[in-house]
Amino acid sequence: MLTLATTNPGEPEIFASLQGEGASVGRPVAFVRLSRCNLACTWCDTAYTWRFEGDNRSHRDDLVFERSANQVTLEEADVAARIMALGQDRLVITGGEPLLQGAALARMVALLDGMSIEVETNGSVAPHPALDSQVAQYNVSPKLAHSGNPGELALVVDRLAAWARDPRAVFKFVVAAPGDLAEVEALQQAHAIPSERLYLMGEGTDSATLRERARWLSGECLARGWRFTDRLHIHLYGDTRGT
Ligand SMILES: Nc1nc2[nH]cc(C(=O)O)c2c(=O)[nH]1
Ligand code: SF4
Ligand SMILES: [Mg+2]
Repeated sequence: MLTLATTNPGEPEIFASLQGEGASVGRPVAFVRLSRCNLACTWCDTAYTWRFEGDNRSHRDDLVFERSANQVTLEEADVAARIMALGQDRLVITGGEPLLQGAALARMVALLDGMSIEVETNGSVAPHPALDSQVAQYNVSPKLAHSGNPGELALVVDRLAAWARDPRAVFKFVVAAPGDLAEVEALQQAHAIPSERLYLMGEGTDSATLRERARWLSGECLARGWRFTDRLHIHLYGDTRGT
């Protein structure tokens, strides 16, 4: 069984869209969004995957989501059939933190015919081996201090080193202010992250914020040999579920 996020109560968040972030931006893909996260970023744009009644970890919107309306649990075969019905040749698995459900994901992915697999992860959880062998690309987004998570939860040293050694892992650091960059530099140095696999992305859930941050982030990327990624889906659709 897999616990997914919903677009509307009872409707799993499985949809086709263009990949909006990172190394595959612009590619038509299917998405599946899993519920639950082991972290709690104060600016999380998918708090409906984790901030349920009784979870008091802070979030800037202070919204509390009703669990029954925002989670749906389905059989692996049902999830796979809904994904294949979208007719895409690549699947992006996101969340929440999808690697928390690695064993069930491995069973689901094994049912997909001829699709390549991309996983969005916060980088703090090891992939289940049965899933790992089926993944083409990891988009690893380690959470910096401005996310509000305790460093020992968000930045797991051995895990980051393992991602850095894995050529399938592309790092995507969410940045809000120039002061966040010293932390990215320290992580790159500590784990020998190759610059061609290091992207900066502005934190923001509206076009105006992303544009403002893109202006200075682009210069910082140029100066350091790092890459930049926008959030295409925010410009196209705004901050909405199922896009
Ligand atoms: N179009 C689109 N691209 C995305 N790339 C990463 C996403 C995510 O929420 O993890 C995402 C998303 O939600 N939509
Ligand atoms: S790791 Fe991702 S899903 Fe989890 S709280 Fe942070 S931004 Fe949200
Ligand atoms: Mg998102």
